Formats: sequence, structure tokens, C-alpha cells
Amino acid sequence: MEDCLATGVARTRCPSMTNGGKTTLTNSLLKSLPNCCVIHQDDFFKPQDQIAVGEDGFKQWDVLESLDMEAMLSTVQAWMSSPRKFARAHGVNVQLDASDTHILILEGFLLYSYKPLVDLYSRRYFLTVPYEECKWRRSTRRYMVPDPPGLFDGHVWPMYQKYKREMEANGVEVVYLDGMKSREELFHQVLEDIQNSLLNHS
Ligand SMILES: Nc1ncnc2c1ncn2[C@@H]1O[C@H](COP(=O)(O)OP(=O)(O)O)[C@@H](O)[C@H]1O
Ligand SMILES: O=C(O)c1ccc[n+]([C@@H]2O[C@H](COP(=O)([O-])O)[C@@H](O)[C@H]2O)c1
Repeated sequence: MEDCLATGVARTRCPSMTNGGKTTLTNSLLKSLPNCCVIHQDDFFKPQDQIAVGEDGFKQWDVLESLDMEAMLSTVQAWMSSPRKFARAHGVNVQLDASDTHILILEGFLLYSYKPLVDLYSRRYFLTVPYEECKWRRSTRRYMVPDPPGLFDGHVWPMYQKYKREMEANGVEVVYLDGMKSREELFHQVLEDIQNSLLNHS
């Protein structure tokens, strides 16, 4: 990662628990950072018929095996091999000024449990909100596959806790962000942090 930053290329991640506010934050950052691309982990869910059903009767969406992480890694590698080409192919307006900074944001709810990606990043963020807030926000969402009754308490929340415990046990260092802060406050906090990180490595 350090070598990439030294050439003005940065990667960062905006993960969190479900409904922590990562998509909202990512969308704001995308508008403000130069040559910035995003890869959403949600785009790598396997088809429904490949999702295992647990002993609890729920489809196990919130486990790493429900995601095609190899495909996600290949997409990240495509960006790494040519950020400029990747940006153009994804409709990002590449600025042809003196700065050769390119930024990739990975956005997802289970990013720190997949080893091949863990060490690739210059900044790792983790948005958290309390249980009640998370459950309430989730109840207002419509996913491609709607949540069956009881999924949040029976599967989503326990898996979130399990993966977070594992991440901490594995010593993955993250910057925790309080998802209860306003959208604006979070945006400014992270924007400043990324800009400082770019300056420190330029
Ligand atoms: N800082 C915030 N404060 C209050 N509500 C928020 C905040 N950020 C996002 N939300 C709301 O929470 C819900 C989930 O946000 P979203 O960004 O989609 O979360 P995620 O991508 O982490 O699942 C949306 O209704 C969104 O408008
Ligand atoms: O996007 C999908 O196809 C999809 C299908 C089934 C479930 N999901 C849910 O998407 C959640 C992660 O997305 P997010 O935006 O809430 O972080 C995760 O908790 C899953 O339960 C998502």
C-alpha cells in the first residue's frame, strides 16, 4: 500500500455494519474527492439459489460465503493495474491536471474478514450505530430480497457481532466512526482524514 500512496494513488474503505450509513457517506465523498471510484460489496452477492439455509431456517446472507469475494478482489485488482482506465470505464470524470491522485473506496458490511483485501488499504473506517438505531433504520429499507420476519434478531445482528469480534481478535486496525453523528459531520471528518492521509504520503 505504501508504494501506491507514494505515487499518489490511494485506496480507502468505508465499511460498517448494515445501515451504519456507509452508502450515504460514500456518495458524499465521491462528489468531493478527485478521480474517485467506488466498489460496492453488495454488488457481489451470489444468486439466491446459492445462499445456504441455516439451522435457524434463515438464508445466510450475512456471511462471507454469500459473497463472491474472488470477483470483488479481481475488480479491485483491475483498478490497481490501471486506476485511470478503470475510472474512465466506470464513468468517472478523470481530471487531467498535475495531480495524479486516484482514490478507490470500497464500501461494504463485511470487508475486514476477507484476508486478501485486508492489508491493501491506506485508511480503514468502521461506522457503528447502536442496536435499536440499526434495527430501526433497517426496517425502513427495501433490499433486493426483502428481510423475512425475525431476520434482524435471528441472523443479521448476531453475524455482525461475530464478524466484528473476529476482526478485533485478528488485530485489524480501523478508525471507528460514530454513525449517530450527522451526515455532514461524518462527511467532513472523513474527508479531512483522507486529505491529510494523501498529504502525508505525497
Ligand atoms: N448520519 C446519519 N444519520 C441519520 N440517518 C442516516 C445517517 N446516514 C445514513 N442515514 C440513513 O440510514 C439509512 C441507511 O443508510 P445507508 O447509507 O444506506 O447505510 P448502509 O449503506 O451502511 O447500509 C438510510 O435511510 C439513510 O438515509
Ligand atoms: O443486495 C442484495 O441482493 C441483498 C440480498 C439479501 C440480503 N441483503 C442484505 O444486505 C445487507 C448488507 O447491505 P447494507 O447496505 O445493509 O450494508 C446484509 O445485511 C444482507 O442481509 C442484500
